[in-house]
Amino acid sequence: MEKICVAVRVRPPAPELSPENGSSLWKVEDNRISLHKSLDTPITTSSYAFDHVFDESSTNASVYELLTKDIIHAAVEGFNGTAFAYGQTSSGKTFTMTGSETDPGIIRRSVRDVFERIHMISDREFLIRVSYMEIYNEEINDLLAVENQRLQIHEHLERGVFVAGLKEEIVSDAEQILKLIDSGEVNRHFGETNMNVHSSRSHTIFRMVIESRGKENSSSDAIRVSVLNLVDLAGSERIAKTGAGGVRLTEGKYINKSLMILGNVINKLSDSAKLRAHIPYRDSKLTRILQPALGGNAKTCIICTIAPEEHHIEESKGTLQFASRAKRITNCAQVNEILTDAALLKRQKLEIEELRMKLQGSHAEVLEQEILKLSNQMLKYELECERLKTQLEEERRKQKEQEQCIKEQQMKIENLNNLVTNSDFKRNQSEGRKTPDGLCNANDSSDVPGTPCFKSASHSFVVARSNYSLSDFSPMVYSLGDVANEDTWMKLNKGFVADLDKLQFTPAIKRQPTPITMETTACSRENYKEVEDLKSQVELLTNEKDSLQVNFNEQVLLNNKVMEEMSELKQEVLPMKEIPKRLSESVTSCRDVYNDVIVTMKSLIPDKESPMAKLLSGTTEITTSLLSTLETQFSMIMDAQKASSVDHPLSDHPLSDQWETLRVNLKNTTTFLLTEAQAKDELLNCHNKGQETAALEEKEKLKSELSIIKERYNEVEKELGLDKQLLVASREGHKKLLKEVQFLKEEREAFDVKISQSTQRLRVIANDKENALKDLNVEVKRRKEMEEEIKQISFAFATRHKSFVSFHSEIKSKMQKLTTRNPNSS
Ligand SMILES: Nc1ncnc2c1ncn2[C@@H]1O[C@H](COP(=O)(O)OP(=O)(O)OP(=O)(O)O)[C@@H](O)[C@H]1O
Repeated sequence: MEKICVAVRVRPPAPELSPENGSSLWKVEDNRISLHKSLDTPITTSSYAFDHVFDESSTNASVYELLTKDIIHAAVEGFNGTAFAYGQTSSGKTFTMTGSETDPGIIRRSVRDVFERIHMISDREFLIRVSYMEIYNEEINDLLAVENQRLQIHEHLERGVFVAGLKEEIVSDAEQILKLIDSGEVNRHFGETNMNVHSSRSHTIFRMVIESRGKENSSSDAIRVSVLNLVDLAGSERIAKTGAGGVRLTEGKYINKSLMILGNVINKLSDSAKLRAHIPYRDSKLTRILQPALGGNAKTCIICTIAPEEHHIEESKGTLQFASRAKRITNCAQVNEILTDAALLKRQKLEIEELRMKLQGSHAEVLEQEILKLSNQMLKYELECERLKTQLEEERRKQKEQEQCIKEQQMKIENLNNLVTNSDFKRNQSEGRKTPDGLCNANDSSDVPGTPCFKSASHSFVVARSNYSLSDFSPMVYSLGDVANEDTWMKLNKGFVADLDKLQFTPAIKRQPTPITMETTACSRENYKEVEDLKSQVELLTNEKDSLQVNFNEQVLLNNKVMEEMSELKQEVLPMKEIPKRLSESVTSCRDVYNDVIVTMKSLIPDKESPMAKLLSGTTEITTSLLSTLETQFSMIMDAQKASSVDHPLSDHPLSDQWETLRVNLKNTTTFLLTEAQAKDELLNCHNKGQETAALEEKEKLKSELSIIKERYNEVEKELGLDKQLLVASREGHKKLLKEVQFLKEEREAFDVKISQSTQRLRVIANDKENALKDLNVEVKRRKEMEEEIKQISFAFATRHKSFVSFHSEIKSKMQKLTTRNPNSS
């Protein structure tokens, strides 16, 4: 998708107009044109920007170079192209498109350029066809063949919109075309109006159809066909201005109407795609022919011409608005190719080759990795498959075993049936060898061969049956194992052997298959127990996990609390850190005061060699050094605080001692000075009575100075005392804080350890739980299988029991019969 290229060209002022009126109000700066008032101030609402703006001094050569050249070159490459000039009458459209002898217009320059371009392309051969038509009063006339008038527009699936019957001349060079154009120009409708002595009264379309195909291996290459339209529109005009009447008026109406439709098409196309409804291409012949150039498959440029004169301002503004809208239109140009089958095949082959190259190139590594990943996955699936196969085999084997077991059971049942069937025969045969209870004697070696009887059963199975009474009790299903294969029974019941003696006391479940419960088999009981164990284990683990989770949450909360407390403490510590600074400031001010005091004191002692003066200077030295030490200490503390967030241990500094020494020194000095002053006073009183007045004055002065010093000293002392207290308090607070911080740190570390332990335990528990669940699942599955097996066996036993019971009742009835028949035998 590409936007239509739009340019504006300002015609030079007409020479016949007065210079005043002819001076241009349109100012061109780069690609912007704006309307200026006479005083050279731009009118902001009338400023427009386009792809190119050509001022009055521009030439057709520059217009062609900047605006049209690319489109012409693209047309040679196979793209459709259109260039047209739009503007009011006399604004310079024809001048731009056709040009003059000295400055040929776009059409002539295009023709020459096309051939120059063709000559540069050596691997293709070209066929150029040209046609020249005009739309005059909404009728299409052939300018190359006068007889071709009122031509019709048709639409074809492959050719698109075309003018039927339009003469197309095949040309071989530029000169030939230029001659044809000249001959066409003669047939064109021009007319004289008030505005233009040589006014175009029709829209003209010069068309070049450029066909090309590759020279080598031409059979397999596509044919390119492009259409190049170079259009010189008739200019819009105001009837009042042109002074048209009659034919000119009619022409003007048609011109205006078709230009209005062109404007509508441009308006619609410039709307956003969403708002775009129907584009009225069919409303005029001009828009129909230009359809591919407006929002279709073509590269298009429009040159809008304006007249610079003041009385054309309105028309010029209209033209610029048209140009602005046209700027928003997008086309979708593509190379037009006609592909033969061979060309298609060749192209596809090339595409495949290209894809293969791409595959081998940049994507190779990625693909290799992908393949590796896939083969790994495949391997994994294969292994999984193998595992499943083995599992399946195992299952099958188990199933076979069970089937075998069932078969054996069935055989036993069959044997039992046979036993029942043969019992009569056996009884008849061995009537003389009956046991007292009427049953066959298992130890009798003269037993009829082939009769299963109980002979085959082992002693452990067939136990004392003398008290067995079938009429009252029915044996439990699992107790019927006495007649089954011993091994199978052992296997199925995990070693459980029934004692038939106890069968008598089993509650009767007459002729009903025993329902399967967990208690029916020892095996099931074991499984059940196991499952229950696992369940309780899981429950326990879950409880433990929950309690740990609660613990963990509590610890996290506690930890957060501790962190908060720590940050609060840190906040509290902040103002304490200010104390050394404040103390340092106090020391500085003390030193200042002290210096003042000393200066005053020194002034009171005239004799510099007196012991008092010496004492004073000694004390001063000591005090000054103490004060400087204090200052140094404080600044050190402050530096340490800055360097580290950990509080500097104030307690390590012997500050308080120094404070004390300083205080004592100051006090001594002051007391000494006061005593001296008093002594001096007394001396003055005794020896200088003559100079009483002057001395009194001096004395008063000194006294007041002394009292000031005293006051200041007291203040300093107070301040020092306060500072000392503050220092002690801060030291204690600091110690406390340090302890608390340490404690919190330890607590936090302990919490951290606990948390990590809990997390680990949680992890272990989660694993245990997962494993337990897995075991549980396996167990549940196993249990289900067992239940299924038991069901089958129970069913078999129930059937056998049924037949066994009927067998017994049969025997019993037969025995009764026998007893009745032969009462003496019992
Ligand atoms: N850029 C230019 N340089 C010199 N002269 C120009 C220029 N543009 C136009 N003219 C002159 O202005 C006059 C009107 O120009 P032209 O005929 O090209 O206008 P038009 O827009 O085609 O008018 P119409 O629509 O009436 O055909 C002509 O005499 C032409 O030579």
